[in-house]
Amino acid sequence: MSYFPFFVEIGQKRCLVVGGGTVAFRKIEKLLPFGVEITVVSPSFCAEIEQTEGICRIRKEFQAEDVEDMCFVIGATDCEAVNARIAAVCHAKHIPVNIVDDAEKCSFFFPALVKRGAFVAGFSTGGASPLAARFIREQMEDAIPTGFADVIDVMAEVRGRVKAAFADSGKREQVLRHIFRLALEKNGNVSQAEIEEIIRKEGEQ
Ligand SMILES: C[C@@]1(CC(=O)O)C2=NC(=C\c3[nH]c(c(CCC(=O)O)c3CC(=O)O)Cc3[nH]c(c(CC(=O)O)c3CCC(=O)O)/C=C3\N/C(=C\2)[C@@H](CCC(=O)O)[C@]3(C)CC(=O)O)/[C@H]1CCC(=O)O
Ligand SMILES: NC(=O)c1ccc[n+]([C@@H]2O[C@H](COP(=O)([O-])OP(=O)(O)OC[C@H]3O[C@@H](n4cnc5c(N)ncnc54)[C@H](O)[C@@H]3O)[C@@H](O)[C@H]2O)c1
Repeated sequence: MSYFPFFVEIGQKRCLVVGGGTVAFRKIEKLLPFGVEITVVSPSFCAEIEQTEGICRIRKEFQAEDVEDMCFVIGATDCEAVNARIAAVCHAKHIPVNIVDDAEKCSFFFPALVKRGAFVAGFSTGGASPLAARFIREQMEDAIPTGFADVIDVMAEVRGRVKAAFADSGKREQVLRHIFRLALEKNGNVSQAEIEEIIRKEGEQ
């Protein structure tokens, strides 16, 4: 079964992670760059979670009321029964839930993730083989051009200007392609003067 990759805004949303082990940490590490507010509930925490700044740690066993006001929940304990209970509580309340020891109880999966600034790619096998998803992610890490986060920043910055300067959509695309090629060549180190020059020359053609 394949799953659709919605790209969802989770900044400032509340997320509950149940369990304080290494798998929980791997999920937390993935989420933090996206600005989510994380609460971890567990009787014990691994050293990495203990040392992670900007998350809320609550040292106790999971209780159903912990999911109140949570936007999504991750069940990452080593106890199948506890994970099953987390899934049941969340399904009953229509809260999206990820259960790390049981793909069938998940309403969403974590992808193998590549992030370069605003550019994000996620790879999934629909739970068939996380190992295979990781393999492809590792290949893609190497395939992404150096400075790609800066390239994306350049494009974000010029997009509005190009839209305002060129009424014709075909021409706009041509100008954006031109700037993109230059930004890629220069690993994102493009000056305002170089951009102005492209816009001016394209405007004359
Ligand atoms: C992609 C990645 C993202 C991440 O974790 O953030 C991820 N698992 C990763 C690694 C990994 N996980 C496991 C191994 C051992 C080898 C193997 O089993 O293949 C390895 C390999 C390794 O460690 O490198 C074991 C495992 N995983 C799950 C189960 C339970 C089950 O299948 O029911 C078990 C058995 C546990 C046991 O035996 O006790 C379940 C899930 N793991 C998923 C995601 C979701 C489906 C993703 C998809 O395929 O679409 C899903 C369904 C739920 C979820 O966790 O979201 C991350 C790679 C990140 C990267 O390197 O980029
Ligand atoms: N999805 C994945 O990618 C993936 C990968 C490998 C393993 N796993 C599975 O993930 C699970 C967790 O693995 P781990 O290595 O992090 O285990 P771990 O033993 O390091 O951590 C488990 C944590 O759960 C906590 N816990 C136990 N009972 C609890 C309760 N009632 N309430 C709150 N917290 C509780 C423990 O205190 C501990 O902090 C295992 O079941 C493993 O099979 C999933």
